[in-house]
Amino acid sequence: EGDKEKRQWSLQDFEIGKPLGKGKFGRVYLAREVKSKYIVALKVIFKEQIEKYRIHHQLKREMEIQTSLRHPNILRLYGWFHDDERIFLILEYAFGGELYRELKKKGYLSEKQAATYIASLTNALAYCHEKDVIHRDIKPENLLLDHEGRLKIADFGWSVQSRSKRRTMCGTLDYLAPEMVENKAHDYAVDNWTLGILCYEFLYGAPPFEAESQKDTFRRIMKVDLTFPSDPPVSAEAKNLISRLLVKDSSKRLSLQKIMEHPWIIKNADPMG
Ligand SMILES: COc1ccc(C(=O)Nc2ccccc2)cc1NC(=O)CCSc1ncnc(N)c1Br
Repeated sequence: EGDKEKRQWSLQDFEIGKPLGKGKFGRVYLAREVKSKYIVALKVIFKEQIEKYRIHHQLKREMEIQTSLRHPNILRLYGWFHDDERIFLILEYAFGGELYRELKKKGYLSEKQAATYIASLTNALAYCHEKDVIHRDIKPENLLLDHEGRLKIADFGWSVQSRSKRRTMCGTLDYLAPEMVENKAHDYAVDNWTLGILCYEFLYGAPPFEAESQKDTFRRIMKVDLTFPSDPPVSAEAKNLISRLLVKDSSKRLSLQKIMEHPWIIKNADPMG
């Protein structure tokens, strides 16, 4: 395992399999390292894309961050290599695929499953924050499952080292905290807000501030217009946790430590993640 990251890799070392999906800036393929028959996910990023968006330094920084992250709920980046026009990321392959599909298939998750995912995410985020990394893009499509159904945070397309003032508005607003929607300086507490969004979505099958238009979603986020449908029935403890994360004042959101000690998590989360 150790030497695996150090050696120089090239495309010849891999047999390329089926496409796994389109991530940011590139496609991802199932691949097998020829000698060891080790299965990985190979992400192909086109250099002209990196140059065009001038995020060469960001990708470099990102790769340094990534290779230093070691946590059971964070997808591994084993290494990378490049040829003239492409950069290849050698990623851990999550055999369970995207958590999003499981959520869509089931509609919504049991309180035990939801609490287990939230506990895994909280653990992974506490680890990232220790390393001064804010993920900032935790949404269901960036969450993968391993062969045992364990959660893996994947796409770190926009993780940054410590604070950052700017974020490019891409994709849905549903997961953005008020301070991000207002494009204010923000800090780690954005992840706590996102945990509240995800907990709600795991239990009800849709994010809490969903609306017809982005403008209405924006308004609902800024108002923290949080309502709990009567169906599916959800425990008072779960609603309590969500209500203590979806708080506009980021300094008043439940800390990661307090989430781990919350009665709903203690009662429902599977300690084996
Ligand atoms: C640690 O995982 C990453 C780390 C970094 C980046 C990345 O692109 N960074 C980046 C790209 C451009 C500019 C700046 C940053 C992306 C990922 N991960 C991914 O893209 C997930 C690929 S999908 C997949 N992966 C494994 N098993 C599956 N079953 C699937 Br489906």
